[in-house]
Amino acid sequence: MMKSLKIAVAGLGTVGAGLVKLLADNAGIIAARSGRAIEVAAVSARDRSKDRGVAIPDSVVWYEDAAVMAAEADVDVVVEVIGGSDGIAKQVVETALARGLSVVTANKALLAHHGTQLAKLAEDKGAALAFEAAVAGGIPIIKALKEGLAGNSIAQVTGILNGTCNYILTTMRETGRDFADVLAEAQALGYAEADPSFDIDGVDAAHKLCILTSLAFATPVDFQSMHVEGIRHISAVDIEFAEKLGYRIKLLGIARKTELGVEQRVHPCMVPVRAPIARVDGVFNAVVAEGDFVGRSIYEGRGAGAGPTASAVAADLVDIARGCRTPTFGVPVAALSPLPAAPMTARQGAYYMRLMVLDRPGVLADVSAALRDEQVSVEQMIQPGRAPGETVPMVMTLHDTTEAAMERAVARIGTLAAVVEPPRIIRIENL
Ligand SMILES: NC(=O)c1ccc[n+]([C@@H]2O[C@H](COP(=O)([O-])OP(=O)(O)OC[C@H]3O[C@@H](n4cnc5c(N)ncnc54)[C@H](O)[C@@H]3O)[C@@H](O)[C@H]2O)c1
Ligand SMILES: N[C@@H](CCO)C(=O)O
Ligand code: NA
Repeated sequence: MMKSLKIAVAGLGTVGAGLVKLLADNAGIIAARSGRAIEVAAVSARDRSKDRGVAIPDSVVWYEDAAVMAAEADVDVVVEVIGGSDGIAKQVVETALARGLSVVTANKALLAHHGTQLAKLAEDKGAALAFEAAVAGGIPIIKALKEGLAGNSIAQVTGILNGTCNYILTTMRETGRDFADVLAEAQALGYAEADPSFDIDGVDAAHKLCILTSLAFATPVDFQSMHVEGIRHISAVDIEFAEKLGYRIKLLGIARKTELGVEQRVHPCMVPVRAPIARVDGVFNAVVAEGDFVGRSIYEGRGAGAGPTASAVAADLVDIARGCRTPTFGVPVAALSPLPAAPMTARQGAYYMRLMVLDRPGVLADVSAALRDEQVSVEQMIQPGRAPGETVPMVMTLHDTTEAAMERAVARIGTLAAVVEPPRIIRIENL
């Protein structure tokens, strides 16, 4: 057998400790598949005495400073599982690549912000930069886009890319519990990011979508152009109406090529209950990719947690151990070509709108007039109950229109005296 592949692990949190456990538990099969053993030779974490539930052999060299480890450790690969788009994580990755060491990272924030520049550095140094764990955790979606679908022109990639949000939305629907209560539970289960606003405000999903866009369309990562909304405003009332109308609410990331350029958007969506993605529940992630020859293909699995993430990191390590190399974003960096960002106002599709209105004559007529003036056509309307003079919900679904027309109509509706809360809009995606 060839000499072992020596790795240094920067960060021993959920992912790092999970990786150390996986490499120990599955050492035999991994060595057989790689043609060589994968050996943890160095680690760096902040607290050496902490019990992480995994044994670190005495032969492993400990570094107080992960950057020093990246600069000095006698290894072939540095695994960066600290996190953060800048600071120490970036320093570790740059230092390792500059030495010509390959890097495996789970860090989507780093890649969304600096992916192209890091890919260039890796390419110049002949090193691999691999990140299967960074997008949809254990689902091998990076490999699917780079290798399995390599013969296709990709038209669209859509995904449930944040397990925390999917868990929250699923649990809210199943139990009727509050958003905050369910979020606390997701954090306790280890799904949430260190900063939970990254999960619930859609930023984590956007980081992941940005990477998928680059792979799907051979463009440089472009995080700044993304439209990003989270799930803070989704209420139990909307979840209930969605059910009544035959939809489920999901936080989706959508990357699509249009005549105007590339759409990259993350926001809550209503998807028909019969769509496969509507039934991906709890902490599970899913990605739907549409290629011109393959058609639609769907990938589902666990997007977070120690086991699934370690599984993805290990797959990248096996590739490196085997000597398999693919360009970081599917094509050499020089072949990544920017495409214009399609403006969000050009989005075409159907909409759900919930208003809280005073129950009095003429309100529906005023709302309808605002929609009519923007050529927005009503598909369904629900106004449950009757409470003269009191506040009641008025819910509509609207036929395909543009985001721009919808924005204008909603702005006018929001100014009506009988509309007592800002209108709530959820885009309907017919997947
Ligand atoms: N947890 C998941 O399910 C999951 C899934 C996919 C991707 N990721 C990504 O993986 C990365 C790690 O996530 P995690 O959940 O394991 O985080 P974590 O907070 O559990 O672990 C991070 C580790 O890095 C260590 N660390 C921080 N600063 C350090 C420094 N200066 N030097 C050395 N170590 C340092 C911390 O002590 C901790 O052990 C992040 O980029 C995250 O986005 C996590
Ligand atoms: N916080 C992320 C972890 C995986 O990247 C999630 O909930 O999906
Ligand atoms: Na993955």
